[in-house]
Amino acid sequence: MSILIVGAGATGGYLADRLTAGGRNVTVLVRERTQQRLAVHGLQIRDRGTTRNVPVRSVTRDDLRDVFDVVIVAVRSDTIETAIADFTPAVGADTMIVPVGNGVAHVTALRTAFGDHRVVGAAVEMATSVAADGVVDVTQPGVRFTIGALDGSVGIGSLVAELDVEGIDVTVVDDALTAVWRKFLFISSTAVLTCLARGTIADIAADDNGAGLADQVVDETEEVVAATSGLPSDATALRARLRDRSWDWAPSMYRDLVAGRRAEVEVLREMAGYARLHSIRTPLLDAAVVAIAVSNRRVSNRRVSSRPQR
Ligand SMILES: NC(=O)C1=CN([C@@H]2O[C@H](COP(=O)(O)OP(=O)(O)OC[C@H]3O[C@@H](n4cnc5c(N)ncnc54)[C@H](OP(=O)(O)O)[C@@H]3O)[C@@H](O)[C@H]2O)C=CC1
Ligand SMILES: CC(C)(CO)C(=O)C(=O)O
Repeated sequence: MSILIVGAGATGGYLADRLTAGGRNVTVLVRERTQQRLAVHGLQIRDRGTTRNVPVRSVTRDDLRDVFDVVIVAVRSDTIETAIADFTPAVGADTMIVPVGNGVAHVTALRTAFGDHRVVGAAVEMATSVAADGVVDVTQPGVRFTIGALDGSVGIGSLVAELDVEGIDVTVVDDALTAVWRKFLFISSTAVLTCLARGTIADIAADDNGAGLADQVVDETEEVVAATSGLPSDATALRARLRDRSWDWAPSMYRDLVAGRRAEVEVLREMAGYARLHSIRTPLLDAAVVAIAVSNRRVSNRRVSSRPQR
């Protein structure tokens, strides 16, 4: 099967690495600047202290002609519409589209553009970031896909076989949208908590007020998710995990924030938008959105001021 990965950043780059290592037929859709970097270095993956350079086939939107069997969409939510326009030529009658992103809005955008028979519901877990030197840093090796057809006509079996390589674990579920909402609850709660308190789950759990803060954050996100998705509340396991003093972990938004990179605040803005829709008060979520947006503006201003003057 032919696989197109849209975006070769933290998630797309690592997935391309794992699938290429597993002998799959992988192409990445990238912009020109990234294509030039890939031509010189290949994908650069730093994993457990060593960096590997992985040659990978790449295309830009201008030379995308072929239809692919699988399209994995690995872009941030604020770029989903441009990405859809760019990869549309790669989508044929039987193409399976697999979204990697966080939130639910991007899944809706893909379903609207391509139909439920082409889009696979997917909750994807991994821990990778793009460092300042452009290398994909693997914080924790391995990828976990929880996938399911949104419409019975998608042939999930062949996709599962294709994703079955070392380092990728796949679970098929009947109701993939539930998994997507559960992951949205998880990422929102952990991002709000770690970005506000500026520490990992272990750091926060070790503080006398940490568990109380974690509970308040989960109260907010759980209420919004229940009101928006219609799913029953189910955050008991999450509350327990957020009390784990040995879990020295934080989500990608926190890793980006503390490293001075742009963090994907749009995922939290999406959650805050649902809160407003249902008139739910979410002071902690709102505070995290402001804190991350302020940091993002600093990152953009720094970029502008470091550009050479004409
Ligand atoms: N990082 C992680 O550990 C995890 C992240 N996620 C989610 O996955 C999604 C992607 O995140 P992540 O990979 O970290 O983000 P990154 O910013 O690291 O990577 C996104 C990449 O997409 C590229 N891109 C965007 N639009 C296009 C386009 N039209 N054509 C080609 N390339 C494009 C960007 O290229 P350019 O630089 O040229 O703009 C960038 O390299 C997010 O929603 C995130 O929340 C999910 C699980 C774990
Ligand atoms: C769900 C989680 C936390 C890990 O895959 C994630 O998506 C992220 O860190 O962005």
